[in-house]
Amino acid sequence: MSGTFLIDIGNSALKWAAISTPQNTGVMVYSDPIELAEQVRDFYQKQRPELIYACTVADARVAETLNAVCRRTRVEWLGSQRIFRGRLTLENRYEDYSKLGADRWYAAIGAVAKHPGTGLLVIQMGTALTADSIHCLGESRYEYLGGRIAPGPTMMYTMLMGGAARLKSIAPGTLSRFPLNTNDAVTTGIFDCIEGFMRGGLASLGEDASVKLVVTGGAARFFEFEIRERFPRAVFDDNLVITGLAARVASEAEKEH
Ligand SMILES: Nc1ncnc2c1ncn2[C@@H]1O[C@H](COP(=O)(O)OP(=O)(O)O)[C@@H](O)[C@H]1O
Ligand SMILES: CC(C)(COP(=O)(O)O)[C@@H](O)C(=O)NCCC(=O)O
Repeated sequence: MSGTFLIDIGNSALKWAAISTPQNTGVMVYSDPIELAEQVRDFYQKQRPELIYACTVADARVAETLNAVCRRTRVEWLGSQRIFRGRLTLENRYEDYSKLGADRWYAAIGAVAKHPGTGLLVIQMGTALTADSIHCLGESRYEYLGGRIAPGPTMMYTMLMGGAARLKSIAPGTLSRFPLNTNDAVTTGIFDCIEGFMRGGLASLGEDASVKLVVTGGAARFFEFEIRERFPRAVFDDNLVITGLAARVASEAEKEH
């Protein structure tokens, strides 16, 4: 499978890895498809991909950019599934399974593959903030129960800066019990939102102490210290979506044999 790559396109960044080394991810941060096209061209020239398995939740133009730059490469777009059957089984309870963001679905598969045998709350801190609940039914059988979506931390900052006249230029501040300046007030407020959001996800799983809290996404490391302090059981994991995509590809290959 040399020449085969996995790609996860989010709203702020494209993450990629060779299928043989899914733990080594490359990242292309972008703000528009043109900026991304240059980075994808560079990836294409250096890696010469023959086959790409990709998932996307970004604007359709971003996928078109990848297809256009890699037009000599077969690109297979993978969406969410009603059920994943591989070394483990994960049933999707979303009302319409196809509407569940593919990054959430593959992160769920990746999280279960890496942290088997227990219930999970998967927190993704990217452009958006998501918390997805997974129940362990036993014997490698899991159920994706549903999840929450809120603005991600960067979006929270930019929304405040865009919408409040006196908050036009906020810099990151420090968390404080009684913030005494605007930067600290905003940083503390945003972290409170993240903490409450995470607690909401944990509460939905009945405060079960055996539930593992898995945190991922580009903004996760920025809040790692505070999250570890408030949630000592939190595990940080960098490439859940890519791991989930690798599991999907492996499951399809096993079906063919
Ligand atoms: N140091 C940081 N502090 C806060 N946010 C950050 C930091 N580094 C990256 N981010 C944010 O992480 C997000 C990108 O993470 P990622 O998980 O790749 O998102 P997506 O999957 O939505 O593309 C962006 O919103 C970016 O602003
Ligand atoms: C929730 C999301 C915006 C997260 O995107 P991201 O922050 O990873 O760029 C994305 O998964 C999405 O567009 N989902 C579709 C709607 C849904 O999952 O119900």
